[in-house]
Amino acid sequence: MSGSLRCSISLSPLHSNEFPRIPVTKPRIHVPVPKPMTVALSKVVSPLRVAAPGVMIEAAGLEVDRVTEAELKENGFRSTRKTKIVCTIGPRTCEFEEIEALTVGGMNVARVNMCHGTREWHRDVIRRVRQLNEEKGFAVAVMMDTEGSEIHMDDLNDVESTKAEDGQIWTFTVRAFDQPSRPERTITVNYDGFAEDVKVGDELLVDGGMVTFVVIEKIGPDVICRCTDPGLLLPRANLTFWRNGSLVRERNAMLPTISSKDWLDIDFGIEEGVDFIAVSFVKSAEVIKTLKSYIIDRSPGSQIGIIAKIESIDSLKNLEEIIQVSDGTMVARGDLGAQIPLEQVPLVQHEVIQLCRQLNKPVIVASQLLESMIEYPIPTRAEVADVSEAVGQQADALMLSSESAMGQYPEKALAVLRSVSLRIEKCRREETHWDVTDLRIVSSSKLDEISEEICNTTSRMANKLKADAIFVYTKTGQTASLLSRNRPDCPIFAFAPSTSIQRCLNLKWGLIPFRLDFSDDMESNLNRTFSLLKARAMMKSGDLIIVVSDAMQSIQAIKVP
Ligand SMILES: Nc1ncnc2c1ncn2[C@@H]1O[C@H](COP(=O)(O)OP(=O)(O)OP(=O)(O)O)[C@@H](O)[C@H]1O
Ligand SMILES: CC(=O)C(=O)O
Ligand SMILES: [K+]
Ligand SMILES: [Mg+2]
Repeated sequence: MSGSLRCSISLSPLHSNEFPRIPVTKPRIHVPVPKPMTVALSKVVSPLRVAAPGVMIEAAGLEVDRVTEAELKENGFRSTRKTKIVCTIGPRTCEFEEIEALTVGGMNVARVNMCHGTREWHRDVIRRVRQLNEEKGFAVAVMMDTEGSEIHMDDLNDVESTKAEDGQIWTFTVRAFDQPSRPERTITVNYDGFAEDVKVGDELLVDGGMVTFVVIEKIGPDVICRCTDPGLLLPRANLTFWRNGSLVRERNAMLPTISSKDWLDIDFGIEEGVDFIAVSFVKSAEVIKTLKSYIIDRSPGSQIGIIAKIESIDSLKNLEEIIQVSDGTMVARGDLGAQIPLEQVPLVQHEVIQLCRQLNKPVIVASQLLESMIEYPIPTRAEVADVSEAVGQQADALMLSSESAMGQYPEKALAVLRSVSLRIEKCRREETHWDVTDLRIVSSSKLDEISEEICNTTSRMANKLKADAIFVYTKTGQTASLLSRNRPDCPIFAFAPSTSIQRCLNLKWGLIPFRLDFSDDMESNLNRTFSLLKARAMMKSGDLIIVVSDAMQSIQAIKVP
């Protein structure tokens, strides 16, 4: 699907400010507008400007993310950004103003990683995101990422890092030490069975090969190793063992995907009302099913979406089944690259993206997209090429990890994702090679199959007629998702009755989610929507809209009166 990208090259800015920024009439709450950020690739894309202090026109019953609204007006309908952005929140970005700056910069989903920090820290972050949403009219979704049961080093007693030199002898052990008594060159490992799993001669890779050791002796719980590739050992670095070129899967293969600590974190996530739970090191579909029924049990009617992280070698055997039962997938290239040969990672990425599209599930491409921007204000050319590839493959979302969690340039990294997305999406629109006949049918009933066909036809029509937008009135989000799956040229305005569905739709390609109470009377829904959007300068007379809904098996093409 990625194909080759042929497009006309223009050296002028991608979008101009031809769309007027109309100030909102009566602000409900007055809040200071953050300064527009400076953008790393400023030669290519101008910074996003949020027009006015945040107001959701909630009184009129229509809410849209203020930043998305600004992007729509600035980029113009057809060329508004389709690829969504997930940012990991860490020490560098956890304050209110920092989260706000990321939101204004285009963050659609905020991710908290339960591997790091305390629950209190995460609670504060989640509540800040929620507060910003409420006070400033954003609709940022929250994703909680579980720790999972991987084998990793301890936290080095708060030392930032420690250097392993070539030829040095280090001991990896499950013994616990108090800081003063910890012997030199000794690392504690979190998994009790690891000494039994390894054999003399095995290679021990830290963080997928940032540092490498070879096992030279085993003495009780201590595994004695010689460093063969020197480097920095970082706190909680992940450990994998290799024998004859393959990952060692002994007892550690039986480690539970969801540990006891993860279950408590999940309870915490449910309590805090997160929108997504991303499950680390998923191996099979079973664990996703178990988690789903656990959530339904604890929180009936919950809308929490379960994202399966593809980062374990075991998940690859069960890919289709896992994707089928999940609400979305993440290609977690960091750990994946420590479990399979690196040259296979791009192939897995491609396969997962294709499968997700076929099965109508959103997919996030994660890790090391702009790794050099942890330290530098501009990315490498290779990183820009990697991001372009993911956008060209039409992944639903891109994710920043360390770049936003602890890097020096989180907002610039975000701006790069935005500008590259816009540029590559423009290329794809110019390609006009679109064909839905490749999509397999995902519906299980005849009625759903009709909806699916309607969505395919709607997208084809919208492209042929060069429509300005597709409107979808959806109670569950399903019809909106089926439209997004077609990756049409114009944006899809998805009107949903609840803010939780609105936030969940934020992860899907090309969807502009609105919260709107609507009735079964389509004519009155449309008239109301048109006048609300026109009042908001988001639409003008003569715009061509293609309309569908969950409830009606029909398609309407309408010129806005
Ligand atoms: N809440 C946090 N507190 C402290 N540091 C954090 C936090 N979240 C992220 N970080 C830092 O940012 C880095 C990158 O974050 P990221 O979420 O990618 O973690 P990771 O350790 O690579 O694990 P994962 O495989 O789950 O992504 C982490 O290694 C950590 O140093
Ligand atoms: C995101 C993540 O968990 C990884 O890349 O390993
Ligand atoms: K994690
Ligand atoms: Mg991982």
